[in-house]
Amino acid sequence: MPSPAQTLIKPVVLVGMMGAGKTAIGGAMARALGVPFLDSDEALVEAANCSIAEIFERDGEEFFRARESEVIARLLDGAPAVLSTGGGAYLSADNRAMIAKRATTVWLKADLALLWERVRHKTTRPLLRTGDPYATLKDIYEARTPIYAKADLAVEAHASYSIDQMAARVIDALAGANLLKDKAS
Ligand SMILES: Nc1ncnc2c1ncn2[C@@H]1O[C@H](COP(=O)(O)OP(=O)(O)O)[C@@H](O)[C@H]1O
Ligand SMILES: O=C(O)C1=C[C@@H](OP(=O)(O)O)[C@@H](O)[C@H](O)C1
Ligand SMILES: [Mg+2]
Repeated sequence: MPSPAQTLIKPVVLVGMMGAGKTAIGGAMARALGVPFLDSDEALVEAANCSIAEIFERDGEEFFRARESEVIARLLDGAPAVLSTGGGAYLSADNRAMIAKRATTVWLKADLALLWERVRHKTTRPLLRTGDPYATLKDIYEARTPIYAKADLAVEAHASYSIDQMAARVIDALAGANLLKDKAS
């Protein structure tokens, strides 16, 4: 995608369901804006030297959530960047308060059918390792939707939008909310 003449005035945190595209779109946004791309899952995997699924299996979800909060706090400490969170990070009121102090939050809002299409063939998401992963995804989707709605901005994802088109839509939403500045300044 073309690089806009503008960049971030403060960090942007992408939130939303697994499969919404936080990791993929966050990377494309960061490239376009000329800022670092950070991903809390990737940082956790690097620190633990094992996969998210292995952390869940070995240490449990509670341990994962505690490390996830620490990592997000650390990653928000630097210069403005795009930070993609794991889908469960925004559920914690403490995390929401910490993020709200430092960043703008954008909810990547995808419908259940699109999410299912994206995650159904992947085995990397431990929460979906159940007897009926579609029913689990639906339950999580319904429980979390009102919480994601607390984000500052929401951008709808559709199957027809490419990763770069979605990145451009999020950047447009940030520009519309006066959250960008000229790259030169
Ligand atoms: N238009 C699109 N927007 C976002 N992700 C897409 C798109 N098309 C395909 N994908 C793929 O969907 C999958 C889910 O995206 P991912 O970035 O891992 O989501 P999340 O981090 O929100 O769980 C990835 O494999 C990504 O490459
Ligand atoms: O929704 C969740 O609770 C989770 C989402 C995953 O990240 P993505 O949303 O990037 O898939 C990962 O953090 C972990 O499997 C838990
Ligand atoms: Mg991700």
